[in-house]
Amino acid sequence: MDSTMECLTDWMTRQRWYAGKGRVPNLVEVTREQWPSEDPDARVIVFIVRDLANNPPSLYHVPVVVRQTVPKGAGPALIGKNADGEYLFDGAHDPAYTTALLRRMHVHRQDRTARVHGGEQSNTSIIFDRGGEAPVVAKVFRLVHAGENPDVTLPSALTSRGYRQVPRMLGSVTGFWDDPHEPSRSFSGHLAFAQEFMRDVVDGWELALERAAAGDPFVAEAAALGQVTARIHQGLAEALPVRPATLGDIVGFVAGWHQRLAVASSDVPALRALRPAIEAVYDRAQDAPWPALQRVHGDYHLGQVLHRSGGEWVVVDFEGEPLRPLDERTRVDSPLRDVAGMLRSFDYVTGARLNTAPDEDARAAVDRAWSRRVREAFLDAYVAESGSILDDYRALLDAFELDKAVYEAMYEARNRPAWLPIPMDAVRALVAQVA
Ligand SMILES: Nc1ncnc2c1ncn2[C@@H]1O[C@H](COP(=O)(O)OP(=O)(O)O)[C@@H](O)[C@H]1O
Ligand SMILES: O=P(O)(O)O[C@H]1O[C@H](CO)[C@@H](O[C@H]2O[C@H](CO)[C@@H](O)[C@H](O)[C@H]2O)[C@H](O)[C@H]1O
Repeated sequence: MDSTMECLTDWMTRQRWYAGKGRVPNLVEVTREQWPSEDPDARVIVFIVRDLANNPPSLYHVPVVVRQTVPKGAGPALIGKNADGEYLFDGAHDPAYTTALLRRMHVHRQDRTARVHGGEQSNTSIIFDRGGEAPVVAKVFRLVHAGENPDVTLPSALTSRGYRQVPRMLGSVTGFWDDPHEPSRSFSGHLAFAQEFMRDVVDGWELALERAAAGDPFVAEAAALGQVTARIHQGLAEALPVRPATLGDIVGFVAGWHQRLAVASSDVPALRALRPAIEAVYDRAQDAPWPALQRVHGDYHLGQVLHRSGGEWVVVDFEGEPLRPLDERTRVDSPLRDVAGMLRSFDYVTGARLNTAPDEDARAAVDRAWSRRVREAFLDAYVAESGSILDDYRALLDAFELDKAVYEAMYEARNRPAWLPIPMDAVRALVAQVA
């Protein structure tokens, strides 16, 4: 293995965005591109590497800055030293790369200060700030897929039509590579994008938890969110393909729910006994009316919506559920998937409060009807704005909610077992309500 890949191997295992947790990467270089650098002491090299430790192998995007010396204060960004004695730095933390990145996207504000977004993230976001000017955020994708990344195409489509319910898109970078297994084809995919960084925002999950704890009904915010959700769906339907759901589509969706349930039931024993009742809800939805299919957000929950100090909501992170294959996430889908996702998120607020209550008195004090009222406000506003008759699609919405709760049970069992009761209670309530 060449010395650059050796350096990256050790360093990648320690990165939050490395998806092969617990495994040692087995890296091969797929492509490298040298970008113009304004710093004469630095070379900016953008690598795409394949991790053979994953099955199927995954592609990672790794921008690196190469220097002869270690600049003062740059130690924490050091990846390692190559066989030529040169130092490799994590591009996201090096001004030579961050400047080149903005230039590449034609965002000519190179004299801004750049800092890496501190939150838990599966990609790397870099925030560019300067005095009173509107800040910019560049999101550097880490896992790379051939084809469009919906996190670029969907907000770009909305921005180009003047929709202000997403941060304004400013530009993107595409990478190109070959695959030795398919020598007759070449591939391309999004590597990064830049958009307006929203200041003075709080994410919907934090806000809802805080408001619920304070006894605030949150119905005005939920109604505003229902309206924004309908506008986003409207915008995506205007800009991108829409078509009626065919019998083949419907059978495909239902098969997908059954498949996800089968996987979840092997992870979560408590789901097994409920499986026949859940399947009955899915089968009922197969014969129910279906609204037209269109592009949707795909992973819609309170953590994906930002509340501005003026009261408006903006929607971020259109990548869809990262565990689903990209080709599924770039197809037309049902807007009810997003509606159901947000309904589950309202239920999570009450669930999280009950789950973290220190004793029985605190549990008894939780207002269990909070989520129901918020849910109604959201749905009423969604219907009013979209004109969609959700009552006609009740059976389908139940099935999408149930599918999301089943997914959540699997997600919680794997990641936060103490939270498993939240989706499990929802699964029981949903099957009981339908029975
Ligand atoms: N344009 C933006 N303005 C302000 N904050 C943002 C913006 N985009 C994302 N964020 C914040 O950064 C967090 C992580 O972004 P996200 O797109 O969800 O990254 P990832 O897909 O890597 O997890 C979001 O939850 C949100 O709080
Ligand atoms: O934000 P991600 O795309 O990584 O989504 C994953 O993690 C979410 C948790 O952060 C998880 O969401 C679940 O918990 C949320 C509260 O923490 C709640 O608001 C969501 O409704 C609930 O689904 C999401 O399912 C998972 O894919």
